[in-house]
Amino acid sequence: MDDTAELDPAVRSILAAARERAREGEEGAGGDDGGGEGDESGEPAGSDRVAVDPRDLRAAFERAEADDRVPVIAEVKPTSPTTEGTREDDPVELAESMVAGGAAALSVLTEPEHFGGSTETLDRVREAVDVPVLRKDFVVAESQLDAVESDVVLLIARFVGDDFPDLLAAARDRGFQVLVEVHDREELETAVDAGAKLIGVNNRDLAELVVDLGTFESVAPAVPDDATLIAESGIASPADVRRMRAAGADALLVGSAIMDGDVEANTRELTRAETDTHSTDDAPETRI
Ligand SMILES: O=P(O)(O)OC[C@@H](O)[C@@H](O)c1c[nH]c2ccccc12
Repeated sequence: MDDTAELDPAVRSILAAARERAREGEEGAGGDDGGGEGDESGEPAGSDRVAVDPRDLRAAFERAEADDRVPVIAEVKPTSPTTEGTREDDPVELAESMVAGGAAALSVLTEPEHFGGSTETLDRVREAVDVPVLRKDFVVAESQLDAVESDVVLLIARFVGDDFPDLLAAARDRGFQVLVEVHDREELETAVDAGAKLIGVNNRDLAELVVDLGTFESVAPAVPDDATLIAESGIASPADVRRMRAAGADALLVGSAIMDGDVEANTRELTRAETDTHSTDDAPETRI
């Protein structure tokens, strides 16, 4: 059915956990309300469909551009399989610092077991800021879409496979904007054929968890002009920002380099990469 055997063991474990949560969500929706036991993800068993009135992501990018800021989606990521330790700060404070540093939008991990995220955190962050918020999770089944409201949801082409058109429609029916993540030209073609308009190219290979900014550069030329294109992962310095922009990125998704150190200063340095001639490319705060 899929090729999970080729994935890094951490990613395989993440996917198995996502499928398990999806199954719990479906059982809950099946009538017999189990009371939500084992529900640490915060996904409400038997919940109704969500109906989102989303904050416009493209408009947020345009506002940033008009203000001479590089459009950056800053990611609240307490930990990850490739990060040492967990950042324990209040995610709402981190989110507010990112916005103060000029982030056009935010991304919040809701995956609980491997990224330290939760749907509750996303709710609190979205309440506290007025920029669009992306829900970052491993959505593989429709029931997961009803776990929490967000302005944008992520669908990872590699993991949704043949279910992609149905999941895209299910997400849009609920009002979500959908960011479709791809890693190569084949996945890009599938995404575009299914009508994806917000496309993220992940520089991190989920099979080996290694980052190569050349991934974006090789996939970007094949992205249709009318799509909004986001470079994801591994962007660590103002030079990396300029490199991704030169390759066609409308916006950037940055986690680790912003989470490591002074969140507001890190965000400001990256959002000003095209205007601030003094920005150094080896500031310790922006190194992964
Ligand atoms: O921390 P980084 O290298 O800046 O990466 C951020 C983001 O792109 C990364 O967290 C990510 C990209 N796609 C994902 C899918 C699921 C979980 C996480 C991700």
